[in-house]
Amino acid sequence: TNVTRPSRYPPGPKYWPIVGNLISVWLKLRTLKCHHVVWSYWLRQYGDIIGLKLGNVNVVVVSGEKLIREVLTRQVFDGRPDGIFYTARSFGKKLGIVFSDGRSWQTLRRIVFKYLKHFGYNSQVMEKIITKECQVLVSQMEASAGRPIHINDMFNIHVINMLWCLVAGRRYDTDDERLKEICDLITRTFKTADMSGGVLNFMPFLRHVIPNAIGYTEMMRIHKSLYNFIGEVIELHKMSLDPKNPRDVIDALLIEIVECREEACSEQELKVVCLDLLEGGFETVTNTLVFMLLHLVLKPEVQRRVQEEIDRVIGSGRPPSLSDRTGMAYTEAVVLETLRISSIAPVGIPHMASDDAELGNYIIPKGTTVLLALYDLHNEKNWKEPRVFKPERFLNANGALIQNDCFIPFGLGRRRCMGELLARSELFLFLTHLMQKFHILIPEGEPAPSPDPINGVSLSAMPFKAIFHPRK
Ligand code: HEM
Repeated sequence: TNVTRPSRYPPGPKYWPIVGNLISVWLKLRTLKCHHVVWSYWLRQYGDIIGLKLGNVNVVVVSGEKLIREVLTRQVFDGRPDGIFYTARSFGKKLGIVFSDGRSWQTLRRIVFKYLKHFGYNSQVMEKIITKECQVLVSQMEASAGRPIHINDMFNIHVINMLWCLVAGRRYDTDDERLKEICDLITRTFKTADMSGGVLNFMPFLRHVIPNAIGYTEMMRIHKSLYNFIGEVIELHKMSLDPKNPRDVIDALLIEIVECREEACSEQELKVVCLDLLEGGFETVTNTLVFMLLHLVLKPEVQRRVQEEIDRVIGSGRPPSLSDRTGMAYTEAVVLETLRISSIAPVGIPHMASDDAELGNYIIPKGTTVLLALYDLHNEKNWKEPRVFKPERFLNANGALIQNDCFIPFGLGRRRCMGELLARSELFLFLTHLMQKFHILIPEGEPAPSPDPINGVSLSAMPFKAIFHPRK
């Protein structure tokens, strides 16, 4: 006997006591591979909002531009879910920025953003930091020119460095073993579940019964290592802290804590903020960069057009800079098209209804997890040939960039991504630095890489290799 759906809860597949829809999700995943594809399948079947029960948690998936914008702009949906998948990484509590909510989230988000800006976020300091990493990467690629390179981890340390310079005031060498391990650990946590949190989240008692099988043991072990690393960095900061001269975001937050503003930030909270920024700023950007290279090797004519623009606007005598963006609409369009077609945050980050709320014709009960079908929005009928990589779709007849209302890769509203400007600057500068110097090719005898994603908290590309061939 399945459980009756309360009236006005959004429609969806029928659910069973205790497990809810978990078994149907699992069965569908066997053929559809990724959670966002399962949600899209049911959205086609049941309408623009689907209502699920995963374990005993209400989860709704919202699709379409209008409803997604509505969720992102109404305060009642600003919450984050309470599930153990989200709190296990932050000492069992709602701490930090990404998975916390309410007043403490608001205050902390404001403070952290203030200090990120103070230490260079979205300024020339940030541009210098990114440019340095691009140049190091280009010389590495020059050294291994002509040989096949594993693309999937080639950006790792550079991307961490760009963030860590602002947060912790330092960069690491590209062969730093400790940092390589940190990158691998973050990549692994992102593959242990999807954004809805998986079985651990919906049947939390299982962590006492089969902790290995549901990934709980691995997740806790990885977070312990990540917190060891972050803890060491914070200790080093404490030892050399000068309260009058903070050097970076960690220094500034340490001073904030000492100045008895305990309610705004505790040391545990500082650790979670560091983890939020590391995880949020690393996996998203590297996955997008890898997908960007994948589409470039599949489409040599796109490389040629980016190179033409570089030769015209920048030439070969100086490194690209962010101010070149105004004259390089096609190159910008390549970045946007990558964010669209690969949508590495396929359902955004889950929101939660902090009260009963009406949405469309339905009631979303208090405590419901709300997922946004962003991948679907970026790849459905509003786009012509959505599965074809076509940067021109972001350009008008005069070759200028155009806005598309169905394109929200960083979210919007009070929860919008805090790293959008950093991410977009990184994507533009890596693309232009690489295309200024190289043609990127599929190695002879290797198959063309598949653009199909690997499932996870954020989507990633399957492993592939490419050759960097210096331009004459
Ligand atoms: C291609 C790169 C990126 C993409 C596609 C992306 C996308 C997103 C999305 C969709 C959200 C959720 C918005 C919502 O809850 O509705 C988000 C939140 C967030 N992002 Fe990003 N992001 C990227 C890079 C970054 C970077 C580089 C940072 C580093 C500073 C960052 C930090 C954050 C934080 C802290 C939040 C949580 C904000 C909050 O909950 O208040 N992201 N991002």
